[in-house]
Amino acid sequence: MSEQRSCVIIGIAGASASGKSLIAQTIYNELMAELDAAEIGVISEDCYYRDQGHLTMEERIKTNYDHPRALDHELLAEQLRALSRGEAVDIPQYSYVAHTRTSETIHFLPKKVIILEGILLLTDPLLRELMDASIFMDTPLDICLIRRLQRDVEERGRSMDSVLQQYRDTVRPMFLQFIEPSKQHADIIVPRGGRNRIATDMIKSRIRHLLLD
Ligand SMILES: Nc1ncnc2c1ncn2[C@@H]1O[C@H](COP(=O)(O)OP(=O)(O)O)[C@@H](O)[C@H]1O
Ligand SMILES: Nc1ccn([C@@H]2O[C@H](COP(=O)(O)O)[C@@H](O)[C@H]2O)c(=O)n1
Repeated sequence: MSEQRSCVIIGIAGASASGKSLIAQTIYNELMAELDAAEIGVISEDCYYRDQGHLTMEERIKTNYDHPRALDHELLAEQLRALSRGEAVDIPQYSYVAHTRTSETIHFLPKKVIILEGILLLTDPLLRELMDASIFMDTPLDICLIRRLQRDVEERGRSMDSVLQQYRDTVRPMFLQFIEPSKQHADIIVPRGGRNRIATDMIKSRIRHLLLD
């Protein structure tokens, strides 16, 4: 039997650079105008990458970050359950440059609406069980690669060669093995990425509807 929920949890999954953060941020900004700002929040699955402080940089670079075992979904599920019970949590913070958690955490207060975004969210039955609605960003992989290349070089301290090698070795194979098949669990499949206006409006309507339940 599922626990009683005091908040609406929306899960947004899809390939890396498919537009998950963009659509999550757009929904957040637009609903914030209707709800109290303190009543809605975004949580990124990336915060739950496992700590690798005990590994050398050489070892960290070899980690497969696109395999479900790289993420602490148990902690994410535990924190979502706590938020649903009305309890605050301390969310770990992650550095893509150091490939490990930072010493900081963010104190996150309970909200009416939580938008959760991340590549592997829909692969995990524990997390799917906690979601009130699930979305899959179905952006073509070549577009995702172009956007990831640009973003990782500009924002995540990577070289073009390292992004392409990681893409060939793990990002694309893991997408095909885990992420793409998880699309079957989505309630809504969003084509064309994070600027799909009709999809964004539909998700907002669903959230409003869930809030009235
Ligand atoms: N529809 C779009 N048009 C142009 N750029 C986009 C679009 N969607 C996302 N981007 C850009 O692509 C990059 C990856 O998008 P992001 O939302 O961070 O992806 P994800 O969270 O799925 O990894 C970002 O730099 C973002 O600004
Ligand atoms: N140290 C790390 C941790 C993760 N990644 C990559 O991040 C991608 C997921 O984040 P998005 O914002 O792109 O959804 C995932 O594909 C990992 O490969 C990394 O490169 N280094």
